[in-house]
Amino acid sequence: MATSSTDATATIGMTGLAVMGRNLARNIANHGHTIAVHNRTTARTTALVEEFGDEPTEHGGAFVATESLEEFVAAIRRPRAIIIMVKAGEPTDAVIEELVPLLDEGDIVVDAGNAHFTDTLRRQQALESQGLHFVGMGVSGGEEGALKGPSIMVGGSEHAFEVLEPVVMSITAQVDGTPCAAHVGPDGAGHFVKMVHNGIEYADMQLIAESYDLLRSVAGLEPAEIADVFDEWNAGDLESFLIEMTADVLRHTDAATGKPFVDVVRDAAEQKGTGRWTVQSALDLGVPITGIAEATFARSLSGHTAQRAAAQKMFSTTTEDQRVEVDRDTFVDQVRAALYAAKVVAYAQGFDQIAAGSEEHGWEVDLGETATIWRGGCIIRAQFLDRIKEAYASEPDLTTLLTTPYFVDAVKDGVDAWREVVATGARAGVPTPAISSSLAYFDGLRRTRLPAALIQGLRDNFGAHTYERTDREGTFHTTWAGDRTEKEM
Ligand SMILES: NC(=O)C1=CN([C@@H]2O[C@H](COP(=O)(O)OP(=O)(O)OC[C@H]3O[C@@H](n4cnc5c(N)ncnc54)[C@H](OP(=O)(O)O)[C@@H]3O)[C@@H](O)[C@H]2O)C=CC1
Ligand SMILES: O=C(CO)[C@H](O)[C@H](O)COP(=O)(O)O
Repeated sequence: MATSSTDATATIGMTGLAVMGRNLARNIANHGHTIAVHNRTTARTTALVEEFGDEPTEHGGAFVATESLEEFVAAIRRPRAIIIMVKAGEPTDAVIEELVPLLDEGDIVVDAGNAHFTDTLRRQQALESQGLHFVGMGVSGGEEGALKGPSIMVGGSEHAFEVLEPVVMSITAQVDGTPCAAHVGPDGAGHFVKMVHNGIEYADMQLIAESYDLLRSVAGLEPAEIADVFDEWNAGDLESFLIEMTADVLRHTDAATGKPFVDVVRDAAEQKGTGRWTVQSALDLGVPITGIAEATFARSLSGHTAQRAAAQKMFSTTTEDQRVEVDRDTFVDQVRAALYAAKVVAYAQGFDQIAAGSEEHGWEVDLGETATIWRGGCIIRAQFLDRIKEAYASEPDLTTLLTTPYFVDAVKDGVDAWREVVATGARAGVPTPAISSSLAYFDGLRRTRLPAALIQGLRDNFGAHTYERTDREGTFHTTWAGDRTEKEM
């Protein structure tokens, strides 16, 4: 077995060996590194080494299995680099609290879980004051990505990144010879970028789910037929991990009932928090990420069982109610165009949020590099990210992705279909919150005049909140309750 005694032989350590930690540890060991492994419940450590202990030896790596945190820390060469891969939130704080007294000045603690970036800022300050380095490292790719090559978003000091770089670059995914990992910025930058990645993941999945619902409910396609449609889409501009996986899930049959798998799963989507955090942060930053927000609220709505049951009783619909006379092939193509255009909007909004967060915190996140490292390894990996990478390469200070030539053409080509799909969904009573809110966002951006002028008038009327004029500088108030003269404030 590729284990050794607990002298300081390991170049790195991993505590937290559940789904992600165990595969990330295997990935590290399989790339020739000796890694000390630890888990609160020792059974996970034992299982990892029993099952995969021989795997790293082929590559020159090894696991050093440890039971206690003391033993774990002692097994790692100084200055130590320790990755924590446990449940986000209080469990991460609990591990840090136990770990820190065992460490020495200059050691590097890496939180690779899905931490909230404000927790990362807090932890970084606390550990720095104790002479330790703290790195918030976003990792995406799920169970398989962790093993075969995830996308990695590192936030921390230059020094900490330099120490971690050989391991990080050896285990990450590669696209066209370019690693899907980068030092995205200091302190909370890595977890912020990972949070927005997950927000986009929510939007991507909601857009896919709405497209499936339209094809099934409006056009009457069966899940296996929709799987074929997604396979076709995956051969074009929409090529991505999630589109490919959608075909796989839709084609799957439940062994117990013989029904399509998608028909036996309870229709309430869960969430661990990263989508909600993305929306909360966007509200604080004032960035309209409508696609991500609608996707997050759609998950909440799906779980509101009591309200859904009450509404179903009062306003019931039948399968027939939702059928609209459409030409099947035309509709499939319209839904594809709507999905693509709405996806462009969701990504444009996500990148806007990263730009705003980076500005707010002084992180200097490189948006082109962000697109580059999301091209492989992560859940939102997609051919389309090449276009985003190119857009930022030709114009690093781009105001919005929507105005780059490639996306302008895509949106112009698809906009009629997009409107038709939203209108058809509305007529049929099939909800399309993400597809339709993206269209509203697009229309909102391109309008010369928005009704926001009326809102300003109302605010000034009821609360003397003042307004600006289109024809001259200054701040004004109309004496609505008096003689209606206008005063310059
Ligand atoms: N699953 C995924 O696809 C992805 C997950 N992530 C993030 O990676 C991290 C790990 O995720 P995942 O592998 O799914 O595992 P979980 O989020 O389910 O966490 C389980 C791990 O946390 C440990 N743990 C929980 N509470 C404590 C505690 N108080 N003290 C010490 N250890 C504790 C568990 O130890 P024990 O065995 O003793 O219970 C176990 O090792 C999370 O932050 C998650 O958000 C990131 C990307 C993708
Ligand atoms: O981080 C991830 C991938 O990058 C996880 O898959 C993500 O946390 C899943 O989130 P949720 O449970 O909220 O759908």
